[in-house]
Amino acid sequence: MEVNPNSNLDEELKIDAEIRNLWSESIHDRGQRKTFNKTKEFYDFIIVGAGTAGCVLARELIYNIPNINILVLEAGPPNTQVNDIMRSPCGFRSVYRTSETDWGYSTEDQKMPGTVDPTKEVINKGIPYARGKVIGGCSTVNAMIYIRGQKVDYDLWAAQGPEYKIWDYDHCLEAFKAIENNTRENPDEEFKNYHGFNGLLYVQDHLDEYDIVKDVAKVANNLGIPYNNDFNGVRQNGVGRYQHTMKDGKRFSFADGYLTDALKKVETYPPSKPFGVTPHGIGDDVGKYVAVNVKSFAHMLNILWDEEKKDENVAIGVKYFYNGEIHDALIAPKGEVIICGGAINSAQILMLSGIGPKNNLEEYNIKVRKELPVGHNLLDHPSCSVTAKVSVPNSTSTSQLHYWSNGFEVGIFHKGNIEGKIPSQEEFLDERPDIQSYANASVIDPSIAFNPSSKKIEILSLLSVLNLPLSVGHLELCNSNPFLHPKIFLNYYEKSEDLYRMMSALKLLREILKQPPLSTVWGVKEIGFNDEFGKWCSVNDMSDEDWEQYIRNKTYSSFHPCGTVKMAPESQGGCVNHRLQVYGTKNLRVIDASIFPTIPAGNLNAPTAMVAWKASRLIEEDYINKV
Ligand SMILES: Cc1cc2nc3c(=O)[nH]c(=O)nc-3n(C[C@H](O)[C@H](O)[C@H](O)COP(=O)(O)OP(=O)(O)OC[C@H]3O[C@@H](n4cnc5c(N)ncnc54)[C@H](O)[C@@H]3O)c2cc1C
Repeated sequence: MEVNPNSNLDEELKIDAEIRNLWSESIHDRGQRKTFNKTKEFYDFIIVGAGTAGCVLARELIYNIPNINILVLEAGPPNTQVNDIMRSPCGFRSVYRTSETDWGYSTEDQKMPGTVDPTKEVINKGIPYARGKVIGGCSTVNAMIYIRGQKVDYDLWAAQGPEYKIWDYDHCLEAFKAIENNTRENPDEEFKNYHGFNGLLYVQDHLDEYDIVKDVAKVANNLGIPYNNDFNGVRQNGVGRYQHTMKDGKRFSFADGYLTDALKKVETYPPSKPFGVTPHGIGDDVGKYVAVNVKSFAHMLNILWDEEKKDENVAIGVKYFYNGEIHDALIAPKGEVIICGGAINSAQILMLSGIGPKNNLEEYNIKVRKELPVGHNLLDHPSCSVTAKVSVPNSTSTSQLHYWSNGFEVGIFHKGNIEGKIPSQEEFLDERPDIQSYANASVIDPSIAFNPSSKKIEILSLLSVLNLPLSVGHLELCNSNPFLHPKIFLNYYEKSEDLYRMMSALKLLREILKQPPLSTVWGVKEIGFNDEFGKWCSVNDMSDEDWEQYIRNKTYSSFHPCGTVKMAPESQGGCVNHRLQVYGTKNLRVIDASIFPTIPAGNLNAPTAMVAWKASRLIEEDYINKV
C-alpha cells in the first residue's frame, strides 16, 4: 500500500497539532509531554486492543496464515506490570478499580418513570464502569468465572439469516472447546462432550469454598434447586460450583494463554512472498523477527482512510499515540485493520473515524463516512445483592482471607418470576434460566463493613444478576477528543419485566439467608442494609415500591457491556455483517464483545474469546481468497 506522496503536508501537520493539544488537555501529569515526531510502519494486520479478543486473534492469525506480521496496539501497560496481587484470586477487588489498569468510566444518572408506580419519577444513579486497560484487557482484571451462556443464545444469533448459520451453538461449541484447557480431575463422559482439554486457556475447578458458602448451596438445594456440576454443560439451571480461568489457583488471562504464545512465533525475512510487499523495516538481509509486534501504552486515535477512494471507505491503517509521538501504521496489500477495543472503546473508535449515528457525529464536526447505529444496543447484566450480618466470628473473609477465593465460588441459575414473587419450583427447573446468583462471603458491602461504627461486622452477601435483560442502553460521543470518555446510558430496568425479575431473585436470596443452617449454625439473623444516613434497615417487610427503590439504589454492573457494534443485517440495525466486516467499508472488522447481537446468559469472557477464535478462521479464508 503506497502512501499518497501528494498528501497535503500542511494539513497533516495541522491535524497532528490538534491531536497533541487534545492529549495535553486530557492528561493531568504535564510531565508526560514530550517532543513529537511522526513515523510510518506497514503490517499485514493491525489489531487495536490486546484484550480478550485481541490476544486470541493475534495468536490464531499468526499461526494459521503463513508469512504475515501483525501489530497489536494496547493503550494500557504491558504484562510485566501484572503483579502477584492481580494474579491472586483474593486480590480481584483491589485490581479492577486500579487507575493504572482501568479506563475509569462512569455511567450517566438517568431519570425514568417508576415501574411499580409509573406516576412517580425514579433515578438510576450513575455507577463506576470498570474496563481493563492493560495487556489482556478485562481478562486481566475480571472475576475469572468461566461461563459460556446457553445453547439458545447462539442459535438466536444464527437465526438472523442463512449466512449466520456459522454462529449457531454447534459451531460455537467447536470454538469453545478449541480454546479451553479444562483441568477437571476425572471428568465424566458428558463433561468431556462439552469441554476442551488441549486449548491455551486454563480452566479449573475451585480449590475450596468458605464453609458458610457451602451451606448456602445446601440451603438452595433443600429449597428445590437441583445440583448442577457443570453450568457449561447440558443444562445451566441449578446450584453448583463455578469453574474459573485459573491455573494452579492463580489468574490465567488471555495474555498469558494466547498473546504469550503469539509472541513465540518467529519468522524469517524476506519470507516466500516477493521482497518489498510487506516492508518489515529490518533491511535487505535475511533475518529473523518476532512476527507479532505488541506495543503497550499505544493509544489508537482513529482509522486512516484511502482518500483517493473516498466513496469506498477503504481503511489503510491507523493513527496512534505512542511514547509521546504520533505514528501512522499502514496495512500491506490484503491486510486489514481489526478493532478489538471492547464494547465501549470500539464503538468510540468507529465514531471518531466517521462511522456512526449522523447526528451525534455532526454535533462534534466529525465527517460522516458511513451512517450506522454504532453505540446503540448497549447490553449489560445488572446486579444487585442482599446482605446479612453473620454473628458467628471468623466465618467469612472479613476475618479470614484465603488467597484462593475471589469471592465467587458457588452459583445458582434459575428463572426469575415476572410478578416479582419468589420463584416457583417450575422456575427452578426451567432450562432457560435468566437469573444468575453468587454466594459471596467475601464481598464487603461498603455500606456496612466500611461504616466506622461497624468495623467488626462479618457479612454474607448474596448477589443476583439479570442475565437476559430486556432493557437496552446506548452510548454517545460528547466530544471529538480520543482521550476523553463517551457518555454511557445503561437504561437499567427501563422495561418493567427486568425490575420484577430482579425483585423475585432478591426475595429468593432473602429466603435462603433465613434458612437453617445459615440462621442457626452461622447466626444469620439480620438481613438488610445501611441507608444513606448509616441507619440499619431490614429487608424483611418491604413493599414492592420499597424493593424498587432498593434495587435502583443498590444496582451495580457485572461489567458485561456488549452489543454496541451489532452483528446483524444492516436493515436490522446491524453495524457488522456475519463475517464481522463493518458495513460500507473495506479492510475493516470489529471483533470483540461489541458485536454480540444479543447478550449471552452468563459472563462474557469465554463468549468473546469464542467470537475471536471463529473470526480468525473467517479472516484466514478471506485472506487466502483475496487476489
Ligand atoms: C471487573 C470485571 C469483572 C468481570 N468478571 C468476569 C468474569 O468473572 N467472567 C467473565 O467471563 N467475564 C467477566 N468480565 C467480562 C469480560 O472479562 C469481558 O466481557 C471481556 O474480557 C471483554 O473482552 P473484549 O475483548 O471485548 O474487551 P477487553 O478485554 O476490554 O479488551 C479491549 C482492549 O482494548 C484496549 N483498547 C481500547 N481502546 C483502545 C485504543 N484506543 N487504543 C489501544 N488500545 C485500546 C483496552 O485497553 C483493552 O485492553 C468482567 C469484566 C470486568 C471489568
